[in-house]
Amino acid sequence: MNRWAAALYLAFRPSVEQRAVSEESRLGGGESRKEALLRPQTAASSPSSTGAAEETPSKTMPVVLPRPVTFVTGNAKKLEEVRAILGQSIPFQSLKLDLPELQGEPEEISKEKARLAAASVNGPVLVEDTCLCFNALKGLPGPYIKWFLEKIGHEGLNNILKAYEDKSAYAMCIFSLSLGPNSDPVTFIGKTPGNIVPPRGPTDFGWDPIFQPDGYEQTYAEMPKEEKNKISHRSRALALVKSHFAAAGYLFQTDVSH
Ligand SMILES: O=P(O)(O)OP(=O)(O)OP(=O)(O)OC[C@H]1O[C@@H](n2cnc3c(O)ncnc32)[C@H](O)[C@@H]1O
Ligand SMILES: [Mg+2]
Repeated sequence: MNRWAAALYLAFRPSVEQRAVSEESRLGGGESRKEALLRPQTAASSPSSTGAAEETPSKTMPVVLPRPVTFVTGNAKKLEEVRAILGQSIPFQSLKLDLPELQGEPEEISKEKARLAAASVNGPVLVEDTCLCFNALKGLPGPYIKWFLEKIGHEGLNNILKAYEDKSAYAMCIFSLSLGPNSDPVTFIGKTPGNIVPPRGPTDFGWDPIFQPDGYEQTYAEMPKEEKNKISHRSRALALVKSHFAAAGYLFQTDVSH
């Protein structure tokens, strides 16, 4: 007996062939059936450190997800930017949750966040971890920027670099997508190079006032939001996320039995 009604919708780009939903692609009601459907397809699932932009659309049965992806973050400003950048391109819901973060390499931190989020949500999730990397410090503070910012602020971050001539840095965003609790996360990395400068502009979002992207006279904070969102580390990573979704052609199933 089907618990789920056949309220499937194809959410993504028109170039992914819209297929009628066959009996096999419907959730059968049992947990094992559900898990089988959450298994990623070959084309959509090969974990990648640089995103999945080059993946070809799958020719096999699309992966059916039980509901739209949940973007999990404790940071309202991140959510605001993700909303502005994604628009209607990927249907997602959000959940405010400050996940514990592993120590280690940025990609592993992001993947582990996705594993924790998927277990907590019990469904498909998207998370991201943001780093600010000083080249003179071989990439530090990197994923630990949040704590550096909290403790020593914009001035302290500038002071660290007084010891070095090289003020260059890059902002990096690593999104991780997990299709469910038993699915290995796939990562998508976006970077924007720039320099660390004395703070200029509004102070409503993190280290924006001290990061001046290459080729610009303004800091991230001084730029109009739309301008930042065109060139930011976040928008570059999300471009890869969008390509991945377009290539994978995920189907979402909504439960209308409640
Ligand atoms: O719940 P999550 O998504 O982890 O949100 P968070 O605020 O803890 O974020 P991170 O762990 O990724 O830590 C990154 C730090 O960099 C800040 N940050 C993230 N993106 C930024 C951006 O685009 N511009 C300026 N600061 C940013 C953010 O406020 C944090 O202090
Ligand atoms: Mg965090």
